Amino acid sequence: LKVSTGYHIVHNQQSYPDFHGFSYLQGSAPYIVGNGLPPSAAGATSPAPQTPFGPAIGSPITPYGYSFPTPGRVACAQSPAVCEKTAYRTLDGSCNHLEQPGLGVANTRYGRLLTPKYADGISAPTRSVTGEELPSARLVSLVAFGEQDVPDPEFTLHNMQWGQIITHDMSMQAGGTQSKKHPTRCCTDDGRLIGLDTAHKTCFAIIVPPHDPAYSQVGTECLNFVRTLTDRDSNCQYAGGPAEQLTVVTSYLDLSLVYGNSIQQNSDIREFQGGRMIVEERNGGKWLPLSRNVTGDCDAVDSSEVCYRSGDVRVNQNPGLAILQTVLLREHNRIADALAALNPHYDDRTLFQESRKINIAQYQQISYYEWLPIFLGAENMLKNRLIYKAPGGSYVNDFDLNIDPSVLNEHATAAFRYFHSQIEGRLDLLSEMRTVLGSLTLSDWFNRPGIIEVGDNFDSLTRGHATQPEELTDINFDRQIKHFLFRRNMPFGSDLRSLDIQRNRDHGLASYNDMREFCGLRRAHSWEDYSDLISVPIIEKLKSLYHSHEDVDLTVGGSLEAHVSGALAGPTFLCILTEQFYRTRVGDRFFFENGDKITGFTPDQLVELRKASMARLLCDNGNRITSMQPEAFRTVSGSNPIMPCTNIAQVDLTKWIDQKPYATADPSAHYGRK
Ligand code: HEM
Ligand SMILES: [Ca+2]
Repeated sequence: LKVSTGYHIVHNQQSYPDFHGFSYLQGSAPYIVGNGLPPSAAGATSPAPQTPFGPAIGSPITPYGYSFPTPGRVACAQSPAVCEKTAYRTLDGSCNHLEQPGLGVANTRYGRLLTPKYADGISAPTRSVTGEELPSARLVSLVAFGEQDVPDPEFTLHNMQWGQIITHDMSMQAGGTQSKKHPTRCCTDDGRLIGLDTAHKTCFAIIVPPHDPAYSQVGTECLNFVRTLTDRDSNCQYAGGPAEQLTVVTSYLDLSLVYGNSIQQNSDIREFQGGRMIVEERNGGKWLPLSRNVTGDCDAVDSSEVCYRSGDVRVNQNPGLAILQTVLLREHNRIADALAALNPHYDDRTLFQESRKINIAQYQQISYYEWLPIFLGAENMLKNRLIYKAPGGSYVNDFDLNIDPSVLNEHATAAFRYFHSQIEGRLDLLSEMRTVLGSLTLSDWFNRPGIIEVGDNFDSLTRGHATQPEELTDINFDRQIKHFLFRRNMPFGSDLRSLDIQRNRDHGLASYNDMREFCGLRRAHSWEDYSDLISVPIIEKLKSLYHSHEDVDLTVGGSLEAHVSGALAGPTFLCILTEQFYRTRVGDRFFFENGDKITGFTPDQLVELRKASMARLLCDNGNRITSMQPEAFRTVSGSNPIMPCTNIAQVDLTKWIDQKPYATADPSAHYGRK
């Protein structure tokens, strides 16, 4: 592969080496004050829209010279050909982009920054530049990554857990089950490889090396791995060129995991009364409705076990996730009930859509202003125009038709998965006084969410996640996910780090070295050149694994870099994450800060929405949680003390008293199309 010189990379490496004040963009961010006008009229200083790193829609050439078909045109989704400008988001994400209605829609292709590196140029998993096989993903997981338990001094388990919520909102690789035993078997039940001639064509099993510290004890030689479906497997998506994987959910941060990704999915979880979503009363509380296929969706002992149905099939995967899904669902109904009291003349549809809109807005506020700065660094976000300082009641009108909001394959398959490092295998149960009542072992409760309904567990686990530190974001991945993932009563399970590495090769992601160069860092010409970001002992380990320094998988190299100060990732992953979250905001016409007259909020409402916090969300939606620290993603400290919930700022919903001219709008407008 050769880098095309025609590609313009915005960034330089001058500010890089000492890790201080690392910035990707020259110049300062234009602060856009709101008056409902487009950015040019609102005083934005940059003439041409430019993402932090990547090409905008319509840029014909990627760095490697392959021209991508316009995503909107190849989308299989049933997006209308012509969109109407309506007040609310559609459920499948269509018509967010009015000119390319298929952008960001469920069941379309991932975006990609760099041309794929398939072994055959089309779809075969990546191989070494020497033509040989890459080292076993399990071997790389064992040799390059650790499994030490190092608690993070600053951030709580909710910080990790919110990340999984964001992940599930943004993407889900097609064709897999992610947590349930996959119906396609690439290994025999006793862990032997099924021969290539008999295995299903989507198999890409992970070969366990001899003397594996865990698996050799039970004779497991093979970890199941099924390839992600691509546009080439789809009748309506393929437009030629190398394979691109498909993602099942809307790429927008639109709480699709709560509301579903289609009208059909949504109707199955909506009450159709009072604007509410379905909740079921059990064990003295209000819970997500039950799955209709308990033994299929969960690792349930029998069909009487609790197993949930929600907007996202992954809801049951682990207890912390099921808790936050429940919190976000209850928040919807809390808002709907309040709006119904404030506006008795509203019908179900208006209540539903208005509550959904507020729920999403609060969630975007928390995600961009409270959560993301922890990962990306507040300064980096400000410099790259991901957020603005003290916006008060003003709009941020920089929505840009040239920005593709699709989730990047490099983001979902490599960079964002680095935060699997934050997962903790022991989940503490805490009383209101924050004394430890007990704890759960993660691998006992994969796909068995019913545990959160037992006794006071919902509140105790919620407090636990708000108090207990997450694992340090580093090269260590907890034993519970490194040897025991989805183990279902077996002595061992799978290894999430191995899956991440194998998935990188399945998706043919560009190499670590290519991505460094794309991000404006120095391209390495020898192993030693990696020492600017990766420690020498780790480079030695990589040398023992890979044939060439050009072979290092993006997932691996990016996870081994020293972090940029103030952020939770090294420069290469930070570049991908920054690019992604810029696109996710600026490419979303419905982003809550947008001052559009039809889709936006009033300045008064915006002031309220900006008071939303994780702490308040947990206070409002527990069973009996009465105290919380104001910054729930951060551990309790002198400056972040536990306080009564009543002291934590609340979004005042009286600002929504019948201020909308569209309260009695045409009902068909609610799904955004006629
Ligand atoms: C207990 C917590 C978690 C578990 C058990 C878990 C497990 C998994 C599994 C099994 C997959 C699919 C692996 C594959 O077959 O390729 C996956 C994908 C992924 N995970 Fe996690 N995860 C957890 C938390 C997180 C967190 C905290 C983040 C980020 C902050 C994250 C980010 C991702 C991403 C981006 C993907 C790919 C999504 C896609 O399909 O596009 N996960 N995770
Ligand atoms: Ca979504």
